[in-house]
Amino acid sequence: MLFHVKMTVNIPLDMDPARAEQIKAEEKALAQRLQHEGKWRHLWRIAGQYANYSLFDVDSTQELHDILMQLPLFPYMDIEVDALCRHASSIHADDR
Ligand SMILES: O=C(O)CC1=CCC(=O)O1
Repeated sequence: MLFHVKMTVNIPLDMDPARAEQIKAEEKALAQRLQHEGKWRHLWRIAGQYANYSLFDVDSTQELHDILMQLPLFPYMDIEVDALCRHASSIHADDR
């Protein structure tokens, strides 16, 4: 199952900078692990925003929920999710 996810990061301005860097490093490590595993298929910065567009390829809505909830930045992000399905005009046979 494919999901398009927008994550907008809102780290509190008064957070200790070292703590913020630690959380971002943990987020990066998990994001890269999930990309290697094929769960986090695409990760794009939205130009001019502290936000990203991501594409997740997971087995269930529950799995997506569990992944998003475990992100170190989860408490500091607004997250929008759109479920995707195959478009009849797509030429990409591997879309699912
Ligand atoms: O910087 C972001 O957009 C939030 C984020 C998601 C994965 C990551 O490494 O940072």
